[in-house]
Amino acid sequence: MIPVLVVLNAGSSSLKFQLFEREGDAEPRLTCKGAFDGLGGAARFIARDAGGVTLGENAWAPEAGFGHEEALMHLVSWLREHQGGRQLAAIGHRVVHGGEAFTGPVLVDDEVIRTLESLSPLAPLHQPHNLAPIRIVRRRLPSLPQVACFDTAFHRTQPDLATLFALPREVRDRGVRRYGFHGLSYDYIASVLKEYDPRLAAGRVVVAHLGNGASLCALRAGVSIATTMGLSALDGLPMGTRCGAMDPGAVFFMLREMKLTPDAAERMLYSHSGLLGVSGLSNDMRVLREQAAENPDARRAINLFVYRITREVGSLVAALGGLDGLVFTAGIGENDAATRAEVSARLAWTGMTLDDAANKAGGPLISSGAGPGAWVIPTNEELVIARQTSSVLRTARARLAS
Ligand SMILES: Nc1ncnc2c1ncn2[C@@H]1O[C@H](COP(=O)(O)OP(=O)(O)O)[C@@H](O)[C@H]1O
Ligand SMILES: CC(=O)OP(=O)(O)O
Ligand SMILES: [Mg+2]
Repeated sequence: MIPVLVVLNAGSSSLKFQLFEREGDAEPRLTCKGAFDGLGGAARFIARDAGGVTLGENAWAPEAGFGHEEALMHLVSWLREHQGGRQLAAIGHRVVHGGEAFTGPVLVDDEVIRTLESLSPLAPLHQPHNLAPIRIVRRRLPSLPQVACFDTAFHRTQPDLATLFALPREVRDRGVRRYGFHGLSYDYIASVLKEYDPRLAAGRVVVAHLGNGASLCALRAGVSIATTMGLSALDGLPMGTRCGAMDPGAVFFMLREMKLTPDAAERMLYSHSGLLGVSGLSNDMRVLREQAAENPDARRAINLFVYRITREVGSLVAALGGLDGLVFTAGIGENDAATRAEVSARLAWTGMTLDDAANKAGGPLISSGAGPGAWVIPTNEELVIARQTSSVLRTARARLAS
């Protein structure tokens, strides 16, 4: 029987999955991907093979009460039915916050779950949803190995100064420091740089992960030395619905003068700010681009996004002591040529020259000339989770055998 790994990326109303075959030490091979969405309401399921051919589809009426637990059990029985000759070896999960306890992927047990639950307040948009399927599998299929793979872990290589807030020791001792996120994405990009240009793999690179969540990472020889997100996934760039870096004094103003409760202020900063908050229209860059010519608020939201990206790139270039390449990735970075062009124009001072035709065509190399290269590289967080899950299983098995 061929062992397969299931990779899960759980959101509030969706559960994305990918299946990888794993043979020995070889790179895990994608065989199937799909998603449940509308969980808790009008839920849908779709699974496709690696070539995009539909393998299965289902829909449930809202009255069916089809939620995360039903979705997971549906997936397991669907796998048993449709993936004959394969054996479910483990589930690898994306978990955004590993805190100080976890600097690499870990085999889940009850103690691990408890520690990860204690980090939920630091990533309220993500962590509770990431943990829900872990708990369900632990209860319903206790012998199935589960591996938690963290967004924070890739940034463990940051020097002490890059992680430090200028706060008194009693706060720092509670783990209040900069961690950084999107590490599964940066890990993937770092792992493929050499295939694009060996000088990038050895050099000073800023990676711009611009999705609904957005951050930048400074890579020196493929290792994270600084990043724009901090303790939580609110810091750094403005995002789809999150505010990004701002004066902490503004939070006190909202609490005292505007009489917002802490929960209401948190909701405002996580869910009603960023592109959505500034445009008053949408968190989706596609919608903003469509409206930008007529709607000055949509234009302003895009302008702020681009301006903040270029300011933060400048900060990371200072941390790196120079720039050899800039990589765009994730939903906006991979698909929005206009954002790439606007960011590159503001970075002309680095010597980077955009190649308009290559940019419109989607790259991978979108610059010309002798300055730093600009690149578009599609990310693959799921493959990194499959690699890490595979490696944790191998280590666990070797330990058992010795
Ligand atoms: N063709 C496109 N043009 C411009 N922006 C796009 C396009 N496709 C997706 N996006 C942007 O990418 C975002 C989703 O990015 P993604 O990396 O999938 O985010 P997440 O994983 O955080 O949900 C969308 O909200 C939208 O702003
Ligand atoms: C950590 C984070 O912001 O993740 P996402 O971009 O998936 O929201
Ligand atoms: Mg994402």
